[in-house]
Amino acid sequence: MGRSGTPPAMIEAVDVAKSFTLRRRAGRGPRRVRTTLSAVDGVSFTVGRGEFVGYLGPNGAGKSTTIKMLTGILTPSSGTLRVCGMDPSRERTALARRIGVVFGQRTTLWWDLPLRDSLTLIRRLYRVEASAHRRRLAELTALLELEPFLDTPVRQLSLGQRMRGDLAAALLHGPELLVLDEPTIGLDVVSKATVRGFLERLNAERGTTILLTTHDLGDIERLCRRVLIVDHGRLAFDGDLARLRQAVAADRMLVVELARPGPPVELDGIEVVRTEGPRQWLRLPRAANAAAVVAGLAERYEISDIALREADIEEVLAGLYRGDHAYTPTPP
Ligand SMILES: Nc1ncnc2c1ncn2[C@@H]1O[C@H](COP(=O)(O)OP(=O)(O)OP(=O)(O)O)[C@@H](O)[C@H]1O
Repeated sequence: MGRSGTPPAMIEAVDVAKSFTLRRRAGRGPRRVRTTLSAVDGVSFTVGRGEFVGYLGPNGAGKSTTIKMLTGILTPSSGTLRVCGMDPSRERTALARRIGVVFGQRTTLWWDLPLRDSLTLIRRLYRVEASAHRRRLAELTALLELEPFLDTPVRQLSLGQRMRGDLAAALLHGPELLVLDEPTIGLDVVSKATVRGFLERLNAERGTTILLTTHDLGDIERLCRRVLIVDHGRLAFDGDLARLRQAVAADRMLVVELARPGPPVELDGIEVVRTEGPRQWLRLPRAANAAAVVAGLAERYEISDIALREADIEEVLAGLYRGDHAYTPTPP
């Protein structure tokens, strides 16, 4: 507990930056010039105990670099970072006992060993007491349905099985914080559902704090109560999905079914983005009054059906990443 009686934050990032020095050949000669690439450019956020947070952003935004700093693999160029109250790069070993990390593109398991043996080695690495290990392994085996392939060498596992194995490996020592870098990448729909269901339960029943990077919209909608969006190394948004829709002032879509097919309808302030027989899709700016637009249409056209649709999260993020929307960055 902190002095005020509130539990300390699991993650506290204040103005964290990371830049890389690149050496490039200047012209044809042997001379090389040094340039600096700012991968993370002054990011501040706090994640409290028990939260489930999505860390999103377009390719190259700085997500993996942030995760590497949170887990102590990289040291920030400036700013301060505390994870479980520790400085990750200075106290990397002590921190490793408190957190679990899964990189979807890489495995921490031993390629040639059966999954069971990898998990036993991990127990020794983390010095988990034998009875606690047995209990957790049984629990994770049941929740992640590992039993059918516990004795299979890791190299023979499917991607979905390997990911479940990696999750078990990251959780065997009972970490308070789980950091995941694209945990559902490449998984089929059934495996994704298993992994998502598991993460949901881990967070809800165990209270494990989870920070997840993903490009998968299903992960975001199903799991993340709060999203942080980074763009060009800076935090562009911090809040829940409903607020994100509002913040980007995403346009709404009016789907109009005319009595018969015809040319695109015409009305001030709206744009027909698609037609399909008698059906037309109209982009409605958020500021527009939907009732007035519907009344205006009904006056001029014979309409048999009409539906108003909020932009889905895919459209919202695509617009945000492309820079279409004027959104207000959330102050730290
Ligand atoms: N070790 C490194 N040396 C030099 N540049 C790096 C290094 N690691 C990352 N970068 C650069 O830093 C920027 C941010 O990369 P990062 O991998 O953090 O992005 P990301 O948001 O995780 O992207 P993606 O969604 O594609 O995984 C990119 O321009 C990348 O090329």
